[in-house]
Amino acid sequence: MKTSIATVSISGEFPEKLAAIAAAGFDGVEIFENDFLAFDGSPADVGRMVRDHGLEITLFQPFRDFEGMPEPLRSRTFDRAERKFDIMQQLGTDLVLVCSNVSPASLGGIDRAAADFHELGERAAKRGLKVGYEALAWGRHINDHRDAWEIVRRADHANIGIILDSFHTLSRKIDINSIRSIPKDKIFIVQLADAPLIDMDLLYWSRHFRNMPGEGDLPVTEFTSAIAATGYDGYLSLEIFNDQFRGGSPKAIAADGHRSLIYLGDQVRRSPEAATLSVPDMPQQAAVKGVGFVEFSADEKDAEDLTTILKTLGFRQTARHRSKKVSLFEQGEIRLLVNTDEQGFANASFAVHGTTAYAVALVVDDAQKAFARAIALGAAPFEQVVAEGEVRIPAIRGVGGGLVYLIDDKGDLGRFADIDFIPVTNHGDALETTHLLHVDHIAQTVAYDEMLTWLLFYTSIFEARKTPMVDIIDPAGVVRSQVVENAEGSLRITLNGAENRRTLAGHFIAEKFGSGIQHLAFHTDDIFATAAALRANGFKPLPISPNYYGDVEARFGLDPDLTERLKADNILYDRDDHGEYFQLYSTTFGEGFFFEIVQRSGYRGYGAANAIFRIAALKKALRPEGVPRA
Ligand SMILES: O=C(O)c1ccc(O)c(O)c1
Ligand SMILES: [Mg+2]
Repeated sequence: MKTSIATVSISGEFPEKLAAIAAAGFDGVEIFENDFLAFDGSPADVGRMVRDHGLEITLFQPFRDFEGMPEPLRSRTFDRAERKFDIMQQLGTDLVLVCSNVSPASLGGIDRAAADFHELGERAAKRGLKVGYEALAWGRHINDHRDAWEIVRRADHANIGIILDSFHTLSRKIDINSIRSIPKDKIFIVQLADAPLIDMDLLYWSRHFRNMPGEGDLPVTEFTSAIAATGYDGYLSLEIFNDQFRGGSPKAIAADGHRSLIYLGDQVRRSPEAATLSVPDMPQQAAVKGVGFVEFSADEKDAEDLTTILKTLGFRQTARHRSKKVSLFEQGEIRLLVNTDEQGFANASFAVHGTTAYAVALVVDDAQKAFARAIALGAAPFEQVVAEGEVRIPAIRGVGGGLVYLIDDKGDLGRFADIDFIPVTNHGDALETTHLLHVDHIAQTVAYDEMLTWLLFYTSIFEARKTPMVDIIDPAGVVRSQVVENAEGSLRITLNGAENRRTLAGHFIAEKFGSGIQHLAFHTDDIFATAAALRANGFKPLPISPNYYGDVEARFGLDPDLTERLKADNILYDRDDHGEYFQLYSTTFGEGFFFEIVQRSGYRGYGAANAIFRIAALKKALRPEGVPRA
């Protein structure tokens, strides 16, 4: 499998695009005519630049409104084609993409189009060039790859083939089995794009909302498997028209694109019919069994405040690190580390972001395999020196430059806490347990335009799916929320995308100089017992507006006694077809970090309907005068 991407997919000036595409590891690039026209080098210069980056030009595109034209337009399109052939030869590429005609002047008829392509094939052959025909989903006469294939078949010319583009086929829900019978030599190249399912005009959807395979909702893996079933093992080329990507970071978008293709190739390789696809071998997606620990970086002063909160939450310090200033707090299966060491990555993170939960350890089946997969998918490895005799835990860089540690229950990794830590036996100042059992979810706040990056990061490395996006209404704007979770519920990461800095999420990013974990939710089996213990411990819950309770009682037809108990303990309530959900929040710590305690009995969501109430309350608690207006 060779990877390519169209220049139109990436933002920036032409040289910047090429540099980003090469750095991300692509083998080839489709030259979009407009990118080339806007650049003032000659076609030969462009060809040289591309090759200097170690890239191959996979094709030149698009050539529009060619087939089925009546005279005198027909002669003119052939003249136009000859001009494009000149450019292609100077660029140094042998393939041009002809997309199906959208002109009102064009005439229908499979045979007429086939005859035009036959003649174009003759002209291309004279120059050693090839022509690929692609059915646009909105083509005037041809808008289905099955018809495009029939035209190519009847054109019956070695230099004429078909170009399949996942968007055009999948957006119109065309049966992908029709691809399997196309001879692989007649598939000149395959273009790939995903897209979120949105009900809109096909052209508008295609030109503005395409995204990387795996980032949207289309069955791109099945499409690619059908291609692989033909024996095709040529270029898979991304062609992504996306408004957000056009304004994004060229490097980040190119890296996401490359990751999406490697991930796709790996999934396709695992389908039995697609054995021909040559894809680098890597371990399968890592099954996550739970959260091993969450680590905070802090200075001494913040660590003291944080420790106080942890104690009122019922955690007790069970150990301290052998060689670093790190304390381990535990309750149920939950492990929290507070790192105040003046050296190492935690300290560097503190210097930039202040006190944050900068690292998460995920417990997987096999940490070394999970690490190998992450690296194969382009994740950045993290390493720092560990003292003699201490455990080296594999880690990669995650959201906001933080860390994702990978641990399993094998060997030293499974015993790292016993090896690296010394037990603390004196719990004289420990408060009452609050019956917290495990981490329910980890909420990460990112800039809105980073959301797809992190969704792809998690879903490609780990066995997890993404839920549909929901809007969280903040009094100062909308925050988009999407969840990465596995079927067992042992991995739940909510990603909140902030569009402006006046929202609670946006404020957090602005004040912390970047994305990160904004809250941790712990699970209890008995929210009222937890609330009572928290009260006894002097924990400060987030005060919820009394108006909320009248509404929730009416909405769900709650027993007034239950409503009273909820109100007394500032507990929020939600319900779905599968069960009930209780939520209780802390006030904010620092610039907007907080804890949540949930009881979920079958319930599948995250309390999105309650978000507006708790965000309003959190903002009030954050600063008496509210979050400053930016
Ligand atoms: O939107 C378009 O016009 C367009 C052009 C060329 C393509 O390959 C394509 O998929 C779409
Ligand atoms: Mg296309």
